[in-house]
Amino acid sequence: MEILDGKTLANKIKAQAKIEIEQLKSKGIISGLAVILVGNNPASQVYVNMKTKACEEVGIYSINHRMPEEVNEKDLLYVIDMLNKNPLVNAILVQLPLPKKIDEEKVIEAIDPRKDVDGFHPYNMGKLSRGQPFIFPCTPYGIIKLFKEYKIELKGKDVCVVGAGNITGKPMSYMLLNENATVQICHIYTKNLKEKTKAADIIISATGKAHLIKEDMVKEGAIVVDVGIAKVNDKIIGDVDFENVSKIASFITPVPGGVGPMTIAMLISNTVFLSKQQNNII
Ligand SMILES: Nc1nc(=O)c2c([nH]1)NC[C@@H]1CN(c3ccc(C(=O)N[C@@H](CCC(=O)O)C(=O)O)cc3)C=[N+]21
Repeated sequence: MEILDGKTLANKIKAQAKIEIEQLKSKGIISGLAVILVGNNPASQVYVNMKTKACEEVGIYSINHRMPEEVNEKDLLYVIDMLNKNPLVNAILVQLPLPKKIDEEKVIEAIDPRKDVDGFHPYNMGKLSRGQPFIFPCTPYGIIKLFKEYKIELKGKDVCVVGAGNITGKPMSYMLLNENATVQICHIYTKNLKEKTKAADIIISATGKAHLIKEDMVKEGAIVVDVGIAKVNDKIIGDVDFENVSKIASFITPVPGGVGPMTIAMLISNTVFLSKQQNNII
C-alpha cells in the first residue's frame, strides 16, 4: 500500500505557483483573489483562513469579504458585480454553503465565468461536461493531479464515484470521463452500494459520511480516494475506514493530508491561470 501524499504534492504545486506569481509581478501583474464568506459557519471560517494563508505564502493579493448571515441576496449580488468589474480581482470564490434563504444558483451565475476560480458557473460546468474545459473545479482537479503524480493510468479503468454533489462528484465524473475512464456515479438512492464499489479499480468517495467505505466494499489492490470531511467529536473523519481499507488498497489518500491540501493548492493554481488569461499571457 502506498499513500497518495496530497500535502507534499500541494507544497510542490504552491512552490511552482509562487515562481509564476513572481514572474507575473516582474511584468507588473499582481494576481488577486477575492473570497466572499457569508455568516459564521465555523468550518467555513477555517477553510477561508487556510485559503488566505496559502495566498500569503505564494504572493497572491487576497481580499476577504465577510457578510452577515442575514445579508440579503441583492447586496451579495452587488458585491459580486463590483468584484467582476474590479481589474485587481482576477478570481472570485463564494464560500459554500450559503445561508438557506439565498439562492445559490443565482449567486454562482452572477460570477463572471472568466473569474470563476471554482469552475462552478454553469458556463464552466457546461464546457467541462462537453470535454472543452476552460477551468477545472479545485477538488477534482487536485485528485487528477495526484493520479498523474503517482503515474496512475485512468484510461479504461472502472471508477466508482460515491457522491454526486456539484463541488466534487459531478465535476469529478466529467473529468474522469474526459480521461477515458468508465465512470459510475453513486448517491444516496443507489442500491447495493457495496456491489458497485467492490467492482471498481478506483473508488472516489465524496459524501461526508464518516467511514462509509469499509474494507469489505473494496477490491484487493484498488485505489481509494477519500474526499470526506466529517467532524466527529472534534476530529476530522473521512469517508473511508482508513485503518482497515489501507490493508487491501494499492494506493490510498489519508484524511487529513490527502485531498484537502490539494484543493487549496489548485485554488492557487487556478488563480494564477485566471490572472494569465486576463492579461493575455496564455
Ligand atoms: N466555493 C467553495 N469552494 C471550495 O473549494 C469549498 C467550498 N466552497 N466549501 C467547502 C469545501 C471544503 N473545502 C476544503 C478545502 C480544504 C480542506 C483541507 O485542507 N483540509 C485539511 C484539514 C483541515 C482541518 O484541519 O480542518 C486536510 O484534509 O488535510 C478541506 C476542505 C473547500 N471547499
